[in-house]
Amino acid sequence: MALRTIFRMCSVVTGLRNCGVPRKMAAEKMGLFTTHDRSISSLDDYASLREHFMQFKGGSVDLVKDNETGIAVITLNNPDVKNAMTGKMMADLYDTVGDLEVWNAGKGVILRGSGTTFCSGGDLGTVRQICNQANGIKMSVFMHNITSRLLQIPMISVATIQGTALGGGAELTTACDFRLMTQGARIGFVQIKLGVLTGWGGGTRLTKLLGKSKALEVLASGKMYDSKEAKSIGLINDILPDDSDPEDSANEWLNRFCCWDPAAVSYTKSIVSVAERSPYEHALSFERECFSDVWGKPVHLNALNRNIKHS
Ligand SMILES: CCC(=O)SCCNC(=O)CCNC(=O)[C@H](O)C(C)(C)COP(=O)(O)OP(=O)(O)OC[C@H]1O[C@@H](n2cnc3c(N)ncnc32)[C@H](O)[C@@H]1OP(=O)(O)O
Repeated sequence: MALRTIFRMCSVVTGLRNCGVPRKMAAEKMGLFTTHDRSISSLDDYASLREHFMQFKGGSVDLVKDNETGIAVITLNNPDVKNAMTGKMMADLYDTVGDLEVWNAGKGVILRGSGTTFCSGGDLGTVRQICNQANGIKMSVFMHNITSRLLQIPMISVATIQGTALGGGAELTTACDFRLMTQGARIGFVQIKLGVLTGWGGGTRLTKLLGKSKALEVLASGKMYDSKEAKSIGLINDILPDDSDPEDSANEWLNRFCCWDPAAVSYTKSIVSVAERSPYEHALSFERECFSDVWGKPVHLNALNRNIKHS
């Protein structure tokens, strides 16, 4: 079995979901668990969490995969409440990430909201029903698993932000490699204004993205950023015209990266992903493994025979 397939099955990144290895042990080795997470004690607990959150109904997370382009679109779909995330949508997103992890043709992922907005965070209906510490921990553990796996998936991902990305919605954008924002859109990590914190891992990812000082400013102010300000602090990568179709723009954005051989694309993402969170020697060893799996293979030999000039 090709190394790449094994990586995908083991979720390169998480080693948590589809491997036969004890997932908790793997997760601890990777430093994914905090003290609180220790309440999660067996391999089946994510499945139990999925069942638990399924009961908080409303909305859906829809996945469309294009086997020809290798680009998938995830849509957060709860338009009556600005695509707020119900428990059921969290469970759907868990399933969606699992589906993508074993999609061999996959090269790119677009995360978007239905209609003209991105996501207004946690659905307040769900939030009211789980508003105690035990349930908060459950949600956090579940969403940490989902967002970490989404970020580390061996495909290049982009969130397209229209309308508003608020609270948990802003956190979800940090589970993608890139963020695009329409000119009139706004993004805000407003949790502090509600007396809560980033429960879906957005604080940690934002700090990796922006560095300590800027991340602290964004999180501790609870400020809403327009597209220009968001670009100036490095929170987003590009601004799209308001009249553009964000999905088309995201496809165009991804096509620059997803036009290459699927193995090269997914290994490139995995190399960067592992390098970001591993000691240097470990990352080099991983990079070597990936390299050895493509070197001298038909795609490489064909390219050599074409005598390509890089102008
Ligand atoms: C996990 C931690 C977190 O996510 S903390 C953040 C939680 N989210 C919030 O507090 C969102 C509060 N909502 C807002 O600020 C505004 O509704 C935003 C999203 C800016 C949209 O404003 P605007 O375009 O004027 O629409 P609107 O207020 O009329 O909203 C339409 C209907 O949607 C609802 N809605 C909105 N957000 C949520 C949400 N997170 N959960 C549940 N419902 C939500 C609004 O209440 C409104 O409903 P209705 O039409 O009044 O029945």
